[in-house]
Amino acid sequence: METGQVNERFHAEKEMVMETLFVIGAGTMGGGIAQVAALNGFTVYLYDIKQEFVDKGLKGIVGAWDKLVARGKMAAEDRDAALPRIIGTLDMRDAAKADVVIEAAVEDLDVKRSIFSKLSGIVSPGCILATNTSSLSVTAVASAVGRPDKVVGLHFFNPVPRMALIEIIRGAATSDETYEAAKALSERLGKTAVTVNEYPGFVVNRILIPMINEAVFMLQEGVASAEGIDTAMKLGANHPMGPLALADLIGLDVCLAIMELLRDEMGEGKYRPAPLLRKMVRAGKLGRKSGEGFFRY
Ligand SMILES: CC(=O)CC(=O)SCCNC(=O)CCNC(=O)[C@H](O)C(C)(C)COP(=O)(O)OP(=O)(O)OC[C@H]1O[C@@H](n2cnc3c(N)ncnc32)[C@H](O)[C@@H]1OP(=O)(O)O
Ligand SMILES: NC(=O)C1=CN([C@@H]2O[C@H](COP(=O)(O)OP(=O)(O)OC[C@H]3O[C@@H](n4cnc5c(N)ncnc54)[C@H](O)[C@@H]3O)[C@@H](O)[C@H]2O)C=CC1
Repeated sequence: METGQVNERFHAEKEMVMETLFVIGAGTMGGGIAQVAALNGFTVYLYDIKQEFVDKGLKGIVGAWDKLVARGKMAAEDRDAALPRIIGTLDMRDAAKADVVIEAAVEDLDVKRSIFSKLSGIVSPGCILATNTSSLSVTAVASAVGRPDKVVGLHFFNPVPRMALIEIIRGAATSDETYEAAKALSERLGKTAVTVNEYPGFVVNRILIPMINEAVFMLQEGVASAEGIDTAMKLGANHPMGPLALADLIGLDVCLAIMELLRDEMGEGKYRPAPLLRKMVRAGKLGRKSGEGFFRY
């Protein structure tokens, strides 16, 4: 065998095999990530803590695909081929079968660290551990596992099937191999990856969420109505959605968590969450996922 062939084979063998994903959290983002992964040929375990949450996530995927097929935006055979690749589960031990775990549970560092600590004792030695956190320190999440070199931030955008970006965030211990695997996975999922150094809010959320927070302050101050603020930004800045409708799509609880992280980690009052945002979250008005936020759904 020629040297070149040997190198090629070695390189091919070095390329990490990625066929099975384990997605933690069957909510807004976990459901979207599972959709994109299954459509790109991956087997996807979709895990949550209650059967009703798993069922809701699976139902959301079928509903989104049925709508797209009805609109002629997806071939029925693509839907029918992808659906069996998504397996709902309540058993975290299924993560032992995964090449990559993508965590998309609640934006709470303690919850994420506890999940990663449990995963540590389950996953195979080569498994990549990715967190879809909006803003939390990947280094802090990674410090919960024995192999922090395998942990990376893989930050998708909402709605996942429609947004091209993935922010790849390296924690202090993320290895080059893990980073390269994250990049290869992003490409396999048809996304464009931007590499971000770990800093509060990364890139998009450091800019976008304070803008949304400012819109909430304006609503609170009576500058304009919710419809007025959103119409102004759609027509005046050509945004595809107004900031308050976008907050409803993201989840007001997620927006608040990001603002609190920015305030605490940047240490500047300019990131303080609007009191109205906190009041809405306390009232359970979380946006689309609760049926009501700044608008009703
Ligand atoms: C918080 C974080 O950590 C990071 C983040 O994600 S920040 C948020 C980033 N995302 C954005 O900024 C999204 C901005 N909005 C858009 O790009 C567009 O409005 C959109 C892609 C969501 C929809 O595009 P569109 O072609 O104009 O609309 P259309 O395809 O007709 O869909 C319209 C509806 O479906 C929703 N939608 C579209 N595709 C969807 C999908 N695949 N899954 C779920 N909802 C979807 C839209 O929100 C909208 O809802 P309503 O019909 O109830 O109004
Ligand atoms: N909503 C958005 O626009 C975006 C959110 N994110 C991030 O993705 C993560 C998930 O956000 P969403 O999907 O919006 O939240 P969500 O509230 O829609 O879903 C979170 C899911 O996590 C589950 N969960 C809670 N505790 C858990 C645990 N211990 N183990 C496993 N699952 C658990 C919940 O049951 C729920 O189904 C958060 O870290 C968020 O910051 C990232 C990009 C965009």
